[in-house]
Amino acid sequence: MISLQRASLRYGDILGLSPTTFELPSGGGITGLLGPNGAGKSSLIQLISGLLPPSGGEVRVFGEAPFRNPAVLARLGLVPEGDRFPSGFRGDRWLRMMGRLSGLEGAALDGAVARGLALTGMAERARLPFTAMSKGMRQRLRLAQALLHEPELLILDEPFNGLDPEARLHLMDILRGLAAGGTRILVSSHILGEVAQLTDRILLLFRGRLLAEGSVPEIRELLDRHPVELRVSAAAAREIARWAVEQDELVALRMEEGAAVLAIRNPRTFLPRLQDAVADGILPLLSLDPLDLNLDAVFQYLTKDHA
Ligand SMILES: Nc1ncnc2c1ncn2[C@@H]1O[C@H](COP(=O)(O)OP(=O)(O)OP(=O)(O)O)[C@@H](O)[C@H]1O
Repeated sequence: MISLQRASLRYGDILGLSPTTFELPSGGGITGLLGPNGAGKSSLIQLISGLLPPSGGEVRVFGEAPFRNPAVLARLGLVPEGDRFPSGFRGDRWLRMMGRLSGLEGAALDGAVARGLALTGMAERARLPFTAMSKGMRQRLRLAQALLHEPELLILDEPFNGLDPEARLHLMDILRGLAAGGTRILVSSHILGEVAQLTDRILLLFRGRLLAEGSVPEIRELLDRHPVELRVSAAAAREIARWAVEQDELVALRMEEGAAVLAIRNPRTFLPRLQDAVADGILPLLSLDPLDLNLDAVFQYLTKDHA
């Protein structure tokens, strides 16, 4: 369905995406595009959704070059990054206007708007003006708009940014439903946990390069090799240190005022054991703060690995 052959994107002197090659098959399913800020996710999305032509190489969507290609764009829905709406509009009227702009009218427009609102759970609330909607509701309305022409491929750029947990879960449910119904979905995020809840496949981008492509467990394994720092504060920090040095995952340890800072690998095996030790009263834990669970640090590590 999507095929890139050494496709790259430049903004003048700035390289948004280095030559990148991958294929995404047809049929329903969700693929996550994971990477920190500036990794090239939006650049890749702009190439696939035909907003920009590649600076080099080739992009094919449904077998054709997507840039300004109505035949491709008619089969593709895009929810771009951001939360911008024309002020003063009611949700349903905006949706109808967008439908008209994409060539729908009459009964086809009515049907498409009703279907889009039903799929996104917005039928009851679409009459509200944007200013009276929560961010999650606005995001679902943007999704309803992208679904008006029943696209086979749906692309969402950082759709969960700024959503509260409930709105995020709701949006995830909608996307899962669409994928199960046969839509191919490409969704970008800078948060691994978010992508992992949603997708079967991940494309990992960093600094404009496709670093890895794999299943969620494969990508997790890559990320697990990166040591994560935790600051553990306790009534008696020395007890934490004494316990920590016996754990296989410990890579480094330093003491701070009232706290031990542990660098550990494989947090998914380490953290449950730490939790048990606290629950059993072995460790007098006061707080636990991840210091560098942000993807940036992990990606720095991965790039070193791949250099
Ligand atoms: N219009 C533009 N003009 C110049 N440079 C750009 C432009 N858009 C993106 N870039 C640069 O291209 C690189 C990739 O950016 P891109 O927006 O694709 O990344 P991203 O992973 O989507 O990050 P973010 O989530 O921050 O948007 C970055 O170095 C960015 O500064």
